[in-house]
Parts: sequence; C-alpha cells; structure tokens
Amino acid sequence: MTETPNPNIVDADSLTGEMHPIRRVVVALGSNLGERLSSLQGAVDALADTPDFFVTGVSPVYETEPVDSPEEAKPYLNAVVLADTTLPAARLMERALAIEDAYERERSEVRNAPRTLDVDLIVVGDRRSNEDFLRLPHPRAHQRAFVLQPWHDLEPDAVFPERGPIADLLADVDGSGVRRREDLALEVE
Ligand SMILES: Nc1ncnc2c1ncn2[C@@H]1O[C@H](COP(=O)(O)OP(=O)(O)OP(=O)(O)O)[C@@H](O)[C@H]1O
Ligand SMILES: Nc1nc2c(c(=O)[nH]1)N=C(CO)CN2
Repeated sequence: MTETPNPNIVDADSLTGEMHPIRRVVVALGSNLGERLSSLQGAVDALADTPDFFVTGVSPVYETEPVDSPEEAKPYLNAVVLADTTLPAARLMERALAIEDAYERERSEVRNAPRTLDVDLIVVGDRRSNEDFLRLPHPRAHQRAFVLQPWHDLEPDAVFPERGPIADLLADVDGSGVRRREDLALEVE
C-alpha cells in the first residue's frame, strides 16, 4: 500500500519556509540613569518573555565606572545574559531596541550619553555582520571589562570569536573600575 502524505500536517519550518539554526547568544546590559537595577531586571524579564529565546544564564551585577563617556556620567550597573535562540540576528536587534525603548531610553547625539538601559548583542553564534544596524560580534566588547567580567563569571572557558579566550582578554584590560555588587542580583522567572 502506498502512503499519501497528509496535506494538513505542516511543521513550523514549512510555515516560514526557512530553517533557523539554534544559536548561542551573549547579551550585555547596562544602565546609568534612573532605577538602574529595575531597568536591568526589566530587560532580563523581557528577554525571557521573547518567543524562541531561552535564557540559560544571568550574571552577577557589577557597578562600573563609565568608559568613554561624558564627564557627568554616573556609574553603571552592568550584567550579561546568555541564551539559546532560533531567532535571526536582525530580529534580536529589533527586540533589543524595543526593550530599550520600553525603558524610556533616549537616543542622544552625545556619544555614550547616560542611558536608562542599553541592550547590546555581543555574540550571536557564528553570525558576522558589519552594518550600522547590526555589527557582530560587537566591535568593542572584547576591550570592555564591564562585559568580559560578568560573561567570564558565567562561562570562564568562553572564546570571543576571532579575539580569543575571554579569560585572556580580561587579563589584558583594566578591571579596576569594575566592582561586584554582592548585595544586588537579577532573577530569571
Ligand atoms: N551588536 C550590537 N548591539 C547593539 N546595538 C548595535 C549592535 N550593532 C549595531 N548596533 C546599533 O547601534 C545603535 C545603538 O547604538 P548605541 O547608541 O546604543 O550604542 P552604544 O551602546 O551607546 O555604544 P556601543 O555600541 O559602543 O556599546 C543601534 O542603532 C543599533 O542598531
Ligand atoms: N562602565 C560602562 N561604561 C560604558 C557602558 C557601560 O555599559 N558600562 N556603555 C557604554 C556604551 O554602550 C559606554 N561606556
């Protein structure tokens, strides 16, 4: 007997016509304006609520001296989130910008102006991009202790694509302005 395929059965991939690989994602969060910890927690919650985005780790919270920032800039709280996702990188970038907007992030002409919330994509699997809208891997993160230190807490053996082990990168940067806040923590639902 020959089998006739059932035309009513479709899977998720045939709905979009595309296959999306699962990618490991590193997201960096920062805030140096307003209720800093609430904004970071809101970003973690919003990321965890994103369909097809699975948070696998949330780092400790660090209080960090502003880097390359206007003189009046106040200290940041920084943290890193790890996740697995099948979302395309451009969709992730849109989501990151929407989450920033939800926390009244103002986009100023001033470079690195104080902000309620910054959601940066550091690495999205092996995805490379060199457009203004999306640069991957993040072009400055390998020099930033406020990204490398919380990432290292979660994944000491991680490798930054094309730059090397994050433990080595961390040893090469000035970490003096990065202080762990044992009294603060982010939660995952
Ligand atoms: N990997 C990335 N992560 C976050 N934003 C990115 C990335 N690549 C490009 N962008 C673009 O950068 C713009 C946001 O820049 P923003 O002012 O937040 O940079 P920044 O966080 O202040 O500086 P930096 O990029 O040095 O951390 C957005 O338009 C966004 O599309
Ligand atoms: N300490 C610290 N400095 C910064 C940060 C940040 O998150 N933390 N973000 C910046 C632009 O994204 C510029 N400088």
